[in-house]
Amino acid sequence: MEFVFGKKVFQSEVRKASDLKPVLAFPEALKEDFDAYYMFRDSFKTDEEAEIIRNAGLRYDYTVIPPNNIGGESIKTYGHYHPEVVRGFTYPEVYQVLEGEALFILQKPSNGKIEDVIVVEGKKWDTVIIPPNYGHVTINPTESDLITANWVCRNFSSIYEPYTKRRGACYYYINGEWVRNRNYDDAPEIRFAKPKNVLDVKGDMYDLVYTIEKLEFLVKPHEHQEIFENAFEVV
Ligand SMILES: O=P(O)(O)OC[C@H]1O[C@](O)(CO)[C@@H](O)[C@@H]1O
Repeated sequence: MEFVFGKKVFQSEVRKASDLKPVLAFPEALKEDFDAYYMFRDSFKTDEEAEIIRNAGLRYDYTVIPPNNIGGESIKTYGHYHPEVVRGFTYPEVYQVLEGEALFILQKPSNGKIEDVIVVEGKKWDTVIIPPNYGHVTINPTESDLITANWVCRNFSSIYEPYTKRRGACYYYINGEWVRNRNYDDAPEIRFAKPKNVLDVKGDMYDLVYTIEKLEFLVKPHEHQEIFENAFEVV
């Protein structure tokens, strides 16, 4: 898939449905492979903007998740954690829904258990913060394309192994219902939340490229804790 962004054209990385097998509720239900989602990592509209983004230590990604399901489980991203920036703080991230609707399931591990699970519903233009110490999965629960963008620090690699080990997040979204993943010994009840526009974004958050200091919390989360405290409204 191709993505024309400003003056630039980007080619996608593709995650196939078969790549998701280790984290699916019903891997045996996958009979014929298909493209699960398309990722355009490190996108920019002009070379000047690319330099601003790189100098800030950031990356802007664009992701397209067409509607689908595998055995009734809505199509989703693989799921990953981020490494620590400083002791006690992993790198955060900020998403924006550009088209469609998303469910973001965030989970916070502690001493081998999951201490907190938050499901955030994102609609067009909503910005959703993934706070430090949470892993995340994006789900497309609809019959339409889901397109998201995200800003994230460019200097780390995602950690997939805990999601692989437990076959996904601690809940699956199957036929419109949340179903506990029994590969976790126990998981807390889901806290459902709405995102708050804590960054005061108007329209497309790519435009933050011109006030990129507002994104410093992505590389120094320990200096911006107020952002994470105000990220959601639990409903
Ligand atoms: O790496 P995963 O779990 O397949 O998820 C992909 C998503 O994560 C990102 O890497 C950002 O965390 C995006 O490029 C994409 O939306």
